[in-house]
Amino acid sequence: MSGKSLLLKVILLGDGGVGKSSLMNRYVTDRFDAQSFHTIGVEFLNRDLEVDGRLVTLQIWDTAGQERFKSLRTPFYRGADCCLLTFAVDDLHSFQNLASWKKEFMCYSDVRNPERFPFVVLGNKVDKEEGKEVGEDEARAWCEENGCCPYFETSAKDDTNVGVAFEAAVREVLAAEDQIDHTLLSSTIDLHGNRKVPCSSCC
Ligand SMILES: Nc1nc2c(ncn2[C@@H]2O[C@H](COP(=O)(O)OP(=O)(O)OP(=O)(O)O)[C@@H](O)[C@H]2O)c(=O)[nH]1
Repeated sequence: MSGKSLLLKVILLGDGGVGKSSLMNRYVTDRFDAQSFHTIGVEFLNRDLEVDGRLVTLQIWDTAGQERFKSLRTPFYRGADCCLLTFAVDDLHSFQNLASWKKEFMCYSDVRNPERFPFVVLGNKVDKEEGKEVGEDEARAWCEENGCCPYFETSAKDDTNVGVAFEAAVREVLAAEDQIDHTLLSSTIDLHGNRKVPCSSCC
């Protein structure tokens, strides 16, 4: 096992209220707050873990899902090693919006190889069995069609699959490791940085 920790940046995207902050807080602090507030801009937390003998510092960036905060969140997409597209299984609209979240990420990130960039999809609030609007098969089919695998049904409330999903994200990054320079995270973020690929049509 290598003694040096690998710094990986993963970013949670998805509609407001689907549970992005709750997933991050569950994973890092093992707490769940039924009365959480909307995120404004972005927040991040770190957690150290070991995956397949590799020491990893996972830097989890939680973004504001509400449309009005778009300009505050998009500058932070750069340097992400993995994107966790999140919806709530009791909210069909949040599932239908996954494609536009993926598009927004690709538009504002600095991904060098779009075909190989790792996405993980989380269908959160699976504890709400009665109000479920998105089935597992339907979600998996979307993931297959859109090259966004693997898929996990999660519950930040019950701690279902939360650790498994973040560890899967790390594995996805490690699998694509030769494509990525993990030392890219800088201490400052250029809010006016030029995107590598001009994006006139989507954002
Ligand atoms: N039942 C249930 N409720 C959840 C779960 N995850 C989050 N919630 C609740 O859903 C609400 C919104 O959760 P947040 O984590 O703030 O959602 P968010 O995606 O970060 O929202 P924005 O910051 O607006 O983008 C809160 O009341 C949470 O307690 C879950 O797994 N199950």
